[in-house]
Amino acid sequence: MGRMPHTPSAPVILGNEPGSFPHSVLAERHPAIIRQVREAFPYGPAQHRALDALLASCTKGVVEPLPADAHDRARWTAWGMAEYAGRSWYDIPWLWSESYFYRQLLNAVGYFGPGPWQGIDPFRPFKLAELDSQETDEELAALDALSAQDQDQDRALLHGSLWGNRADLGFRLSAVTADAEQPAPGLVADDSETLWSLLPPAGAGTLCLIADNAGRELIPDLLLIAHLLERGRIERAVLHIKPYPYYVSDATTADVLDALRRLTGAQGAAVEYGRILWSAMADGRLIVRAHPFSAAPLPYADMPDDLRAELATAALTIVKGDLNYRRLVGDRLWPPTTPFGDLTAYFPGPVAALRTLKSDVITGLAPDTEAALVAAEGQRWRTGGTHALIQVRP
Ligand SMILES: O=P(O)(O)OC[C@@]1(O)O[C@H](CO)[C@@H](O)[C@@H]1O
Repeated sequence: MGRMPHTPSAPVILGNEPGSFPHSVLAERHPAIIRQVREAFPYGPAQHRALDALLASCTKGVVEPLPADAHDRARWTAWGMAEYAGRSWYDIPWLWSESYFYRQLLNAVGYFGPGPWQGIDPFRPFKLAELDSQETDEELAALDALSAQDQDQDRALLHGSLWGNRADLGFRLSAVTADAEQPAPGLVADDSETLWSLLPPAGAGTLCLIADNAGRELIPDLLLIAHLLERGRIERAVLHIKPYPYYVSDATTADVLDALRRLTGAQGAAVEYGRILWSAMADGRLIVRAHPFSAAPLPYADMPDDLRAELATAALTIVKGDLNYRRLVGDRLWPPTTPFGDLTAYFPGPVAALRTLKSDVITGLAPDTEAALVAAEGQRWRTGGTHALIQVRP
């Protein structure tokens, strides 16, 4: 499926190896997510039955095609549904199974309607709890103590956005991984100098930020955007969010609005950042985009022409998070030293990945970095969420 003609290839990750991380996501995380969503709302009997059916299907059954009248049937057909329908969730690309699971979960709770549950985000209670948490208060209060030096602020806000990816709600809901609050070790790759060179002072370019999670990740993403606009390193930002709830905590337009209200309703410096963002949305310097491909079960190498053309105009595209990283380099078991630049050569413009490591995919490591990680942790560093990277292809 991946179209990377001039790059080396590696096995696509499937979910069918018992004991592997992808297998545990399908066998344990998805049932746990169904349970939590079921408990979070007073759903009616039809929704409970649909959730039961999804649980049976995703644990023991096969991928069922979307109903003939589903609004997005043609889109999913183009994305591979005919190829995977009738097959076990475990034997097809893991990226595809996971994405389709979320599509089917939304279906089960009536998200796509018609009906009174249309548009009700089944993950919203978890997202709001995170946004309202004391940790968020503390992070916003920390803005008041930021050094006035531009360089210090650049670094603090870039690292805030990076480490905001550390604990996504999928981790918390299923608790299959290490404690996300452990102290943070260093970065396994750090191309931040190249990143800043692409966002020069008095820059007139556009930053595209392909967002990941709502709540405690989206807030620092927005702060970074506000900072770059305010310092004149970019003229305009385009924030790509998901058109519908996805991977538990991925940001939608509603989550952007909740985050903005959280900022403008806070105290101290946070309010000023909120105002910058609010006015940037009003005058078109900050645009929110919900492209259907943002929730596609495919690598970015397969992006459609309109998205390719849009990203081609950006001075830099920042790709946030673990899932987006898997889609950026291809969800494959690359040798960890495979150059990041080779695997992202297809991307239409300069691209940066800001990601904490939460799945097996990894590229662009120096040989001694990989050796040190393996010596210290075996392969746990790949999925534990305690390491991070900043990788850039200019
Ligand atoms: O993209 P994010 O929020 O950083 O992480 C998403 C994630 O939790 O979901 C997948 C497993 O379901 C993994 O790729 C990763 O661990």
